Amino acid sequence: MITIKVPCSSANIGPGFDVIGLALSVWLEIRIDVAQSATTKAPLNCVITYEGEGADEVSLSAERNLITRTAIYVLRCHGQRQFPETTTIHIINPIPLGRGLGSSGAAVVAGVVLGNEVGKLGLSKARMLDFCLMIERHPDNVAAALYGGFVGTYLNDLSPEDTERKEIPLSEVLPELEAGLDTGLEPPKPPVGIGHYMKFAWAREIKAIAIIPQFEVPTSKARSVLPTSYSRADVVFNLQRIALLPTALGHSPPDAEQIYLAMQDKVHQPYRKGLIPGLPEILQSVTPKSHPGLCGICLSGAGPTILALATDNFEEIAKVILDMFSKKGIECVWKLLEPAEDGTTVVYS
Ligand SMILES: Nc1ncnc2c1ncn2[C@@H]1O[C@H](COP(=O)(O)OP(=O)(O)O)[C@@H](O)[C@H]1O
Ligand SMILES: N[C@@H](CCOP(=O)(O)O)C(=O)O
Repeated sequence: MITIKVPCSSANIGPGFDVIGLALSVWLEIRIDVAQSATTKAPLNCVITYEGEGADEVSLSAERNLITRTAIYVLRCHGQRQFPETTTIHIINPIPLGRGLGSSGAAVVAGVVLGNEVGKLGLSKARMLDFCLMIERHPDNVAAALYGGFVGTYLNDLSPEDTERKEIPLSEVLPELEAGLDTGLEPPKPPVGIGHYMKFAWAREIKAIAIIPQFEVPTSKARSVLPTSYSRADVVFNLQRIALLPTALGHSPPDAEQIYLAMQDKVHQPYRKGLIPGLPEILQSVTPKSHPGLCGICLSGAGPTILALATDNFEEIAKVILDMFSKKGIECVWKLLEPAEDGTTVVYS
């Protein structure tokens, strides 16, 4: 059996929209067995079972499930049309869907690593990142999930021809999968070196409180409310803070006031407030002064989860935010998480 574990992630951390990612200690796990089966042939030779978050909404069809679809994309780029016969995949997913904790990023990373494993492709992590970026277009979640820890990411300036290749959405990368067909065509391969990452230090005292509202905000919707251009003042505001953020969060002992300031943002959070009742009040009223132990607070990814970074008083801080959401009629759960330094792991047993 092969077991692949991929951590969830919190993207942006305030000013680092589409740049910064933090892998956290909740893991998507997939268990894979490949064995000749006497039963009827499964589509794409793959049988999926699933437990955990999203069990009532995630497709168990290999042509539609994001994990297996991504794996098929990787396999077809290497001349393999389907999974080896018969591949059974059991998915255990504790990452809530559509909450800003990188469930889709983790699923995409799991799919790329799955394709690499069952196809015995021997891809490097850097090449796997290229495949991930063909599917999830912002690098912050997938780089954190693949490499682990607290990362800064960027996309390369590509040639016009490669830019065009990169911009093909997954539905067009594998159109035949939607219809359950196999045209025999090779999908477009990713350009080499689309994206890169760099790992930052993380002060060991800082933990992440995730307050997770019980409703979903699809990332695509949260991206559609963002403007296409920004004022110079807002861009400079974020640049000034993002220049400080990695150093502030890596410094031990942490300076809460500095971190709080370095986590302010004018590029995505203000525009997403319409999707998340109570967001501006929560971000403004929970500060290191009002709540000792707090270092900084932001929307996790595209939301609606709130990420509070703190060194102490975790329960009290969580409770204040739960109460503020509750006043808006929103129920939440909260988790105390730590950076997942190892990123994606593969174990053979
Ligand atoms: N474990 C999984 N298996 C299959 N599909 C998944 C899984 N996790 C997430 N997805 C897909 O990703 C979607 C959520 O993605 P997105 O809106 O980007 O939210 P998130 O912030 O959780 O990444 C789900 O609706 C589902 O289609
Ligand atoms: N930078 C992206 C991150 C989306 O993260 P997710 O966990 O909400 O999918 C964005 O802010 O749109």
